[in-house]
Amino acid sequence: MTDEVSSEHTNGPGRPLAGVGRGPLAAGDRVTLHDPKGRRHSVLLEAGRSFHTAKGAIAHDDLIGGPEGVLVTSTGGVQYLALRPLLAEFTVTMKRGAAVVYPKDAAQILMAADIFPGARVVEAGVGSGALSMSLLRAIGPTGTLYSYERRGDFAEIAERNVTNFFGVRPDNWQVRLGDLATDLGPEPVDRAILDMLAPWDCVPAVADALEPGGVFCAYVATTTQLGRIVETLRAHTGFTEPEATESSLRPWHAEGLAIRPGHAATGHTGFLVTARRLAPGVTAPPRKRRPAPGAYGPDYTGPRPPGVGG
Ligand SMILES: C[S@@+](CC[C@H](N)C(=O)[O-])C[C@H]1O[C@@H](n2cnc3c(N)ncnc32)[C@H](O)[C@@H]1O
Repeated sequence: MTDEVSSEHTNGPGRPLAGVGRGPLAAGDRVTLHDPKGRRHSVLLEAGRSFHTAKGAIAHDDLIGGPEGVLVTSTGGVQYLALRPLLAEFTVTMKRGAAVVYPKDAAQILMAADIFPGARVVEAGVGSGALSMSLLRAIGPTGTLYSYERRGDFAEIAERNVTNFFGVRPDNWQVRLGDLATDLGPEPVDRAILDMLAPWDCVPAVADALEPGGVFCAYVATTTQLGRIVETLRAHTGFTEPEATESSLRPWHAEGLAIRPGHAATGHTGFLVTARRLAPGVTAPPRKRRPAPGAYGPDYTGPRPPGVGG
């Protein structure tokens, strides 16, 4: 029998994908076969089936019952390294509806928004479910994730991806169709993560849901979005002074004396804006504004570079 060759992780009915498996490989586990040229093939293991390539076939039974990290040889004599996919690998190869949060930013979000086991977290939009997977892992079985999405087709893709990754649909994950700005439920939350075009529209609703001390975190792609969400949080006055960051990841090549930055540059992905919710009735203290160099407003009395009039 033939198994389909695909970089997309799909899952047939009754064939759960154990994306977080450990121990010997079993039927129902997803493995990635890495060929000598660095190409990756995603295979769902099933007893009696084979994976076919132009370089011959690999019987799933050669992998089932054995450890990960082994080399299997196709009937055409090509060796493949078999490993279960990591979450980072899964999220960048799974089927997408909307653009996903990349692993480097997902990792940053978990720390910046202080996602902890047992946390009640709201996110929007759910998109393809990439960030949902990281959040679900971090909150663990005692936390709750409320994921809002305006588009039914994207919510369905996210449902499928998350279920494929975990092997079951997490029962502490609530996907809600609707607009976060108007449809946010009554449950109080500890953390709110917004990945959408216009997060500023949702600030009043999220402020109502966030517990005092809770963390607001927006992931935005452009500087204009960054400016607008920061100003909206300030104008609300129920949050601490927003902090904005960007993170970049630089792979390195290390071989012999050739130890240098890798050629595969990672371009810009997005900015994170975080702020803490203040207690009811408390407003953010006025900021002592020190205009950045170049920002000489009418009330600026500080030093000026030569040639800049006042
Ligand atoms: C960039 S995608 C999110 C990707 C997702 N974080 C992931 O990692 O797969 C943005 C999503 O937000 C949804 N969206 C935009 N505004 C929204 C709102 N106000 N309420 C709910 N969903 C919204 C869009 O339909 C889109 O699917």
